[in-house]
Amino acid sequence: QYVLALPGWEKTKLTYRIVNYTPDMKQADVDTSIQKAFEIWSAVTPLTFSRVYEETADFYIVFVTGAHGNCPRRFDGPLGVLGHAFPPSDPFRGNVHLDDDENWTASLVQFNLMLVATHEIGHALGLAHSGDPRALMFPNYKLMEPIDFPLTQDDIDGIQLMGP
Ligand SMILES: O=C1CC=C(NS(=O)(=O)c2ccc(-c3ccccc3)cc2)CC1=O
Ligand SMILES: [Ca+2]
Ligand SMILES: [Zn+2]
Repeated sequence: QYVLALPGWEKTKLTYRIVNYTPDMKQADVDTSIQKAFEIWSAVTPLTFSRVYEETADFYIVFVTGAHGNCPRRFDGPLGVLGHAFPPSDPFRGNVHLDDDENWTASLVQFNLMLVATHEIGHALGLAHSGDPRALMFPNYKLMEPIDFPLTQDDIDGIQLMGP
């Protein structure tokens, strides 16, 4: 299993793979949403994320429903939980699963894929939920303003605290 030694960031060049696509969106919109979600975190850390195809990657973006593969967690149909991700300490580290029973969009119509993906990637980088209702890592989905830069100082402090 790929060692993702993230805390302290001995490894800063990270890779991600989009394993499959949701039928809700154009594939190009999924690619852009995921790319933007990683860019948001690389803007506030020394981390860089590059996309790989058909190879081992640090992060896997997967659209699944209900019980899926050998994942220890399952999804719950439309609404409820929108996604889940595993922290670097977890054997499933790097997995970012999105519930394909949701309606995914690249717009302000819920649920905006980029926003949810940024939140889940925050978890995959090791961030826990925030108590700050304005924070991206807050446990309840809401449309953030500005949508292209949804991080708050709380989120930035959280991820930078994990740095060297
Ligand atoms: O580990 C968990 C368990 C439950 C979760 N609930 S969720 O999937 O409905 C979810 C909630 C809020 C967000 C979110 C919060 C702020 C901005 C964007 C998305 C994303 C997913 C999210 C999550 O990451
Ligand atoms: Ca759901
Ligand atoms: Zn899963």
